[in-house]
Amino acid sequence: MNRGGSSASASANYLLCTNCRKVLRKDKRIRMSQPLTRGPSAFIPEKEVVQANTVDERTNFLVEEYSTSGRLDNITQVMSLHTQYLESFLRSQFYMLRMDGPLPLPDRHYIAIMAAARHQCSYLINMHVDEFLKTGGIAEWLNGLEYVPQRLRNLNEINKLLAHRPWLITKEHIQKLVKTGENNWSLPELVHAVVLLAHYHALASFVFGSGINPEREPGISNGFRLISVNSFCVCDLANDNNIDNASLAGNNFGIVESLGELEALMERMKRLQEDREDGETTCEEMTTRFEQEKKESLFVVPGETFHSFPHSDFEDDMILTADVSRYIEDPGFGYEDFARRGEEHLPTFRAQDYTWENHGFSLVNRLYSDIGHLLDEKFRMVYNLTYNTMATHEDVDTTTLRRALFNYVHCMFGIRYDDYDYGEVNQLLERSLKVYIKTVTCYPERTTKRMYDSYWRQFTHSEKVHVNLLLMEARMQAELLYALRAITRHLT
Ligand SMILES: CC(C)C[C@H](N)C(=O)O
Repeated sequence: MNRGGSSASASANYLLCTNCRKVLRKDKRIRMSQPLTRGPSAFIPEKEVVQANTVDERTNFLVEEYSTSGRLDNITQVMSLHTQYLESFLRSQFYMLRMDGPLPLPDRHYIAIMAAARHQCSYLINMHVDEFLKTGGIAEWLNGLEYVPQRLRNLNEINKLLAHRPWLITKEHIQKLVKTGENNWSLPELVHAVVLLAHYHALASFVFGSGINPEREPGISNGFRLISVNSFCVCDLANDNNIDNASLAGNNFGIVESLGELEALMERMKRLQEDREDGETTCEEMTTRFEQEKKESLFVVPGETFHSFPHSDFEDDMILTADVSRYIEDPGFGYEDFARRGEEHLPTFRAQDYTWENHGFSLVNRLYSDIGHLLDEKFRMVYNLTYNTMATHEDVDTTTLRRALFNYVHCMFGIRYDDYDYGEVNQLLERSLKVYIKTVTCYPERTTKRMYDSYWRQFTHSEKVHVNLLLMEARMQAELLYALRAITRHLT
């Protein structure tokens, strides 16, 4: 109670680390921490990314063709570890930002800023502040939501729900946006906005999940750039204090043991594949397994320490978001475990009733031509992407593992595939990996290097980036499914 007063007065001058909540800087102009590694990512040694880039002509070509900024930014560099995917990603991003479409160019960038602000992602905010100005946006809008037209401001609610609890989006939200007299949104405009919001929420997951460093060159933002709050504090270097140690305890072993782990994981994958061929599990059993996994995801807590801050007490988040919060309202609103909603128990989203392939895709495509194809291509690409490797092993069928990653994300959003056995998630994803997945997907701003390092110690960085691509796209698809279902309901 009393803490409120002192924290509030402190909030003007202090900024806390997203991870350990230590004070990072006292003055807005001074950055106290340096990124842990130079290069595009704080998690990946520079030479691993750079080596890949220099041999890759294709990446350079793609940047020339599809990059909006015209340069090889840090996201692109890290993603270029997976060139095939990078192409789908850049093409769809270029389409939603630059090609003919329902929304004016500067508005698209402003919407990207609003989306990134939900996760305090200063990297993306800075990037789109530059682009907003370059495409003729009105500088005054960068003072915050109060300075933008009401119509744009009205997106705040759907931005918030989409980012943190998309299952709450109803056709009433859609109705409100399309039927508010002079400030109304046409459906094509709304679909364009929703696609942008989902894309940038998901991209924020990628940025934090891969430890993307701030860009080196200054932009053109005329003082509207934010000091990077998503840089990494020294706490990440220490092996202590910051994360729920119990969550990671199962994985705190040496290299030798983790080698054994890799073999054990591969053994489990093989067994699951064989079982699938002969065993039939009953429908009830399958339902139970989903419910169980959904419930258990509740106890996968990214950094218990954060939860020791009472939920009603948001000063700490306020301090953190001081610069960023002008682009959003209700900064304290966050992910709430789907499974926790006990009594009111929201029905599970049965993926069969509203699939991307049969429903989402055609609706999107109808209202905002061609984006459906581009997104579809990207989802397929990431879902099927494989090199048939597991760390140093080759010729491995990794389908079960990749599917478990994708479906676990959907499970945390309450989406269930009734032909999928969620027992597989439990057998294949160890606890430290679940902590990482949940953090990156639901609270990306809390991701730490230690979380990134603590799972799959034998795997390459490129494989961990691959994991991030799966998480990002699964999240984007989950958001779209909920939003598009609400639009369909509004239409029928
Ligand atoms: C995420 C990784 C397990 C993917 C694996 N290296 C593959 O090529 O399929």
